[in-house]
Amino acid sequence: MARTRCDRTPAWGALQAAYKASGQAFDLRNAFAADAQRFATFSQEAPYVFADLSKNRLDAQTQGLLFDLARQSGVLEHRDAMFAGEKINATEGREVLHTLLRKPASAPTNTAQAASTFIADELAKVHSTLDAMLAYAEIVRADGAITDVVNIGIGGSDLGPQMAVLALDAFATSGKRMHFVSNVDGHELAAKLPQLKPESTVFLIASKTFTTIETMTNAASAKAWFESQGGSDIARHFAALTTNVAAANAFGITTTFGFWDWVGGRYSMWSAIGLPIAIAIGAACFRDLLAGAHAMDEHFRTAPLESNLPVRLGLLDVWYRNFHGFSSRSIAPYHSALRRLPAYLQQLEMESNGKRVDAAGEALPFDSCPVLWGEPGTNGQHAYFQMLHQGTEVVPVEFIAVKKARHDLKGHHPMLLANVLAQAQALMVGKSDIGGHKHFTGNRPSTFLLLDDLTPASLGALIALQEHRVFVSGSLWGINSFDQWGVELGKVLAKDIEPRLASGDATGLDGSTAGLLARLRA
Ligand SMILES: O=P(O)(O)OC[C@H]1O[C@](O)(CO)[C@@H](O)[C@@H]1O
Repeated sequence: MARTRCDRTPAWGALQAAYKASGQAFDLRNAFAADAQRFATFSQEAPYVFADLSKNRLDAQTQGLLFDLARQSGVLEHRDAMFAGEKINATEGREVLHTLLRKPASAPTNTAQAASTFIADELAKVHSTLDAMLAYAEIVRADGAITDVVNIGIGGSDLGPQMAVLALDAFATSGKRMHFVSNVDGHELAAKLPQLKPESTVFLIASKTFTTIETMTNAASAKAWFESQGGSDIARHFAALTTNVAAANAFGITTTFGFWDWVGGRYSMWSAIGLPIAIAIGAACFRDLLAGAHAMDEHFRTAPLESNLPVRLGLLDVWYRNFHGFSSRSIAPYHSALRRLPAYLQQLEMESNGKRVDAAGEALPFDSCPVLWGEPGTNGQHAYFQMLHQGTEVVPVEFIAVKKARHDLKGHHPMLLANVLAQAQALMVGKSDIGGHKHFTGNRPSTFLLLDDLTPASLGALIALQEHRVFVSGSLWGINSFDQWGVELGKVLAKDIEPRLASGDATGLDGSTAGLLARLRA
C-alpha cells in the first residue's frame, strides 16, 4: 500500500503557495458576496447527515488542491487497505476492522475484501457474538427483577456506551437505570453503591484487555460489595465484555461476550462493549445503530473524493491545522442528549492522532492533532463563546444540530435552532465597532452538521463519520492512528509510585514528586 506523507507531495507546496496568495486573507463575507452558489457548492448530503461547509475558509481552488493532496498521499489506497483487513496498525501488528462490526451478515463482500477468508471468518464471528450479546440484552431487559445496570470500564470501554446511552435516551425502553463507573477515584463507585441492591443489579465489566487498573480495581470492589451484601449468583449478576476471556474467567466471571484485537478501544462501541446501549434501547435499535454506521462506511468506501464527507472534513482539518495554524476545534452539539459527545470525540481524535512521529517513527515536521473541546449549546454560549467571538485565537467550531425535537415543550426547539444558526452567523459576519469592546472581527469559520432526527441510525452515521474523518487526517499526516503508546508511561510510573505512598521511599524520584509524596504522607 503506497502512502506518501502529506508534506512530501507536490500538492503540499501548492497549498502553501495558495495559503500565501489567498488563503491567509480569505474573507468569508466576501466569498459569499462573490458567489451566490457558495452554500450549494460547499454543502453536501451523506447518509443521515447534511453538512454545510460553506462557512469555512475554503475556495474552490484550495479545495481542489486538497483533493490533489488526498490523491497524492494515497488516502484512498490506505482506506481500501483498512477495509481489506491489512495490518495497517503496524506498531501493534493488527488489522483495523471496526467497520466489520457493523457490516450486515448478508452484505456482499466488497472487492477489497473478496479474496480474504480471514474477513469472512471474522465476519461470521462478529455475527454470532452480536446475536448472543443481543439475546443477552433482551434477557436483561425482560428481567423484571433487575432494576440497575452498572457498566464498569474506562476510555473506549466507557465513553462510547455512555455517550450513546445518553444520546438515545428517547429510545430507552428498558426501564433500567443505567450507571457508568470509570474513574479509579473511589468516590465514583462509593457514591453509586448505596443506590444499588445486589439482587437487582447487573454489573458489566468492560475492558478490552481486562488488565486496565482502574477497571480491575472498580470490578474487584464491586464484586466484594456484591458478596458482602449477600449476593451470590455471579453468573447472573456479572458479565464481562472483553477480548481476554481467560482473565475474566480467572476473575470469576463466566458470562462473557468477546471481541477481537482488531477493534481499537476507542472504536469498540459497536462490539460487545456496546452491551449497555443494547440493554438501554433493545436489540432492534442497536441493529439500527450499526446500520447507520454501515451506511456511512459505504459512503466513505465508495463516494468519489469530491463528495466524500469524511474525506472533505479530514482535508479541512489538515488545512486548518497545518496552513492556518488553528490549534483547536470546538465541538458544539445543540442537543442536550449529545452532552458526552465532546468527551467521546476527544478520545477518538486525540488518542488516534495525538502523535509526534509518523508511522515510520520519524518526527513530524508539522503539527498534528488539534485540541478538541466543547459543551452542548446553548450552555457553551454562556461560558466560553465570548472567546470564540472575540478572543485572540481563531477556533473553528463544529456545530451539530437536530431538526426534529422529541419533546413537546412549546417554543424550546425553535429557540434552540435559532441560537445555533445565530452563533454560526455571528462568528462569520461579525459586527463593526472598530477597536471597541463591541467589535466582532467575524470571519470565524464553522462547519454545520445537521441531522433530521437523533435516532440510533443517525447517531451511528454521525459517529462513523467522525471515525473516518480522523482516519483521513491521520492518514494524510502519515501517522498510525490506531495505537496509543502515549498512555503507557504514566501507567508504568503509577505502578512504581503506589507502593511508595505506603513506604515513603523516594529513592530515584525527582524533587517535585518526592516533595509531593512527603506531603501526602505527612
Ligand atoms: O478496554 P481497556 O483494555 O480496559 O482499555 C481502556 C482504555 O485504555 C486505553 O488503552 C488507554 O487509555 C484506551 O485506548 C482504552 O480505550
